[in-house]
Amino acid sequence: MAAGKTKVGKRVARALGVPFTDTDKRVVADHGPIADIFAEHGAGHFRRLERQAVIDALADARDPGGVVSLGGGAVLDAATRADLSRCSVVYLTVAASAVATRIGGTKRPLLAGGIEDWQRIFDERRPLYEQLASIRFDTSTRPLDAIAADIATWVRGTS
Ligand SMILES: Nc1ncnc2c1ncn2[C@@H]1O[C@H](COP(=O)(O)OP(=O)(O)O)[C@@H](O)[C@H]1O
Ligand SMILES: O=C(O)C1=C[C@@H](OP(=O)(O)O)[C@@H](O)[C@H](O)C1
Ligand SMILES: [Mg+2]
Repeated sequence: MAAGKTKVGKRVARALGVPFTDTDKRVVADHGPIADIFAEHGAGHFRRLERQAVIDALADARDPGGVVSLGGGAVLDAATRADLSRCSVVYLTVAASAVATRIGGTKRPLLAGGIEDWQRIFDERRPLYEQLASIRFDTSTRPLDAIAADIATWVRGTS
């Protein structure tokens, strides 16, 4: 959460001239605000909706190619991890010191406790992120456009 997946992903897609999908935005478009889904139906229900959004987004992006930004917890789903093992996965990292300003006023239901929640959740998931990453870029200090340009250069080099 707050690593820049949504913002950077959109810019990478623009740089590459390919479609962009954010799985959270798909869930919201179909089912309403994420905070409401968590509050009314629970985390498990959100994860099921998120899984379907991932399936749809990856199918759309398969041919002729596209950029998909996932929610930070999408990797908790084993089937999603299996899907991602067949994709080019860019892992965006961010230092805790940079996160604090990014999550002020956040609507993310899992960050109600602020940076301490962020750190705990990141520590729990970190092995999954590292296992799935094809490459990693840090977003802590550089502008969004510069990070996106570096990722687009990497993508071009892989195809
Ligand atoms: N490299 C960056 N520099 C400054 N602010 C950033 C950077 N990357 C992300 N942000 C800010 O952090 C917040 C979270 O970004 P977002 O793309 O929603 O992250 P994610 O999708 O990983 O949760 C946004 O307000 C965004 O503008
Ligand atoms: O890490 C998580 O469990 C979540 C991350 C959020 O997406 P971002 O990582 O894009 O903030 C969003 O899917 C939801 O609030 C849950
Ligand atoms: Mg996002």
